[in-house]
Amino acid sequence: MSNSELESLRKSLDEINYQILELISKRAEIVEKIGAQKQKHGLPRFDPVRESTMLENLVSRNKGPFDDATVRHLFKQIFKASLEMLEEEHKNHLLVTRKRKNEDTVIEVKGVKIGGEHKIVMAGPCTVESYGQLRETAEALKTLGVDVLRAGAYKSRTSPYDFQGLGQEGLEILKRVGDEFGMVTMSEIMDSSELRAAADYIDIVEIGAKNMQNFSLLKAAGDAKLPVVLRRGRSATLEELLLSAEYILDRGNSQVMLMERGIRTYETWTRSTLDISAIPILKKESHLPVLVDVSNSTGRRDILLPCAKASLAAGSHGILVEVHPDPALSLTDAQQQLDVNQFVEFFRELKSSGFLN
Ligand SMILES: O=C(O)C(=O)C[C@]1(C(=O)O)C=C[C@@H](O)C=C1
Repeated sequence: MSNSELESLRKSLDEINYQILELISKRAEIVEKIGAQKQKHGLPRFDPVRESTMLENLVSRNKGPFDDATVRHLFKQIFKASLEMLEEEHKNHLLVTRKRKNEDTVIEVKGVKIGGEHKIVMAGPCTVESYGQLRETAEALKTLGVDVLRAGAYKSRTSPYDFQGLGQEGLEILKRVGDEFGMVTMSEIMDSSELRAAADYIDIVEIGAKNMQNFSLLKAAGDAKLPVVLRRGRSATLEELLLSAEYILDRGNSQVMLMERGIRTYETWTRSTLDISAIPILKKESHLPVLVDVSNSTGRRDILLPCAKASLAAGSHGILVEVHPDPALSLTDAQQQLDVNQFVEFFRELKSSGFLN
């Protein structure tokens, strides 16, 4: 074949390539319109029956030289790319995403700012045990400049025979102590029916890891319009965490903070595995503040400091640390809580080494 013949055949191929490109782009535009209709009517984006019908119709018209399997494969790739385009477009429309809102969400609670350039420390005993216990802890925290007092009233314990928390009485103690020291209060609520009442006692509602996909609770948190800390489930992917947050935003409550609290792996020397990579990924994908519970993820007080430093260095907007006046006497999670002196040292080290502003 002469050079000019080859050139001319290639020219024809180029022309056909451009036509194919134009056609698949036109096709993609129609797929986008179908996607919008599906979204409007709540239909699934993936439709295997429709795909299979199209493939059968195509094969029945196939005159070669490609065999049927190849025709199927080529068109399946087009369907796959179309579906991926629809999924990507859907993701970009989620309220939690940076694509939807580029600037960091900063949540202000009683003058305390969380998110953006601010670095927050949330601290307190794992569980409210008594007024005296909480007051003693809060006084030490406030003296250091910690603004958020966090303590559990309703405890989501794995065993029904473990201490379940003081419930309503615990919330009342938390409010009393919070008011006394002018601190922002935070506690976990497990039941959607308790959410509204909780607003009278706490400033920030925590939704626990075990409840991350309790969709009625998420919807109630959206309706309650209170600031929410949503903890990542122990076996939840980051996408699942963001979709759970979307439930709250979708109900008109954009005051949502995401909390990494460790994930379940094969490791036994820590309580959970602190997923440091979650921090930059969540910050990249979402505008919501990202916090890290260093106590519950590690379950060990001896490694809290390096884990807190790593979390803040990775871009976390803050950390949650458990502090108890006498951890050995604590009714829950004794091995991970710091005593007050240990916390003072921990906090000062984070400040002096520039991890906190
Ligand atoms: O026809 C549809 O329902 C579409 O969404 C379009 C389309 C396609 O590319 O043809 C895309 C994804 C579905 O799995 C099936 C088909």
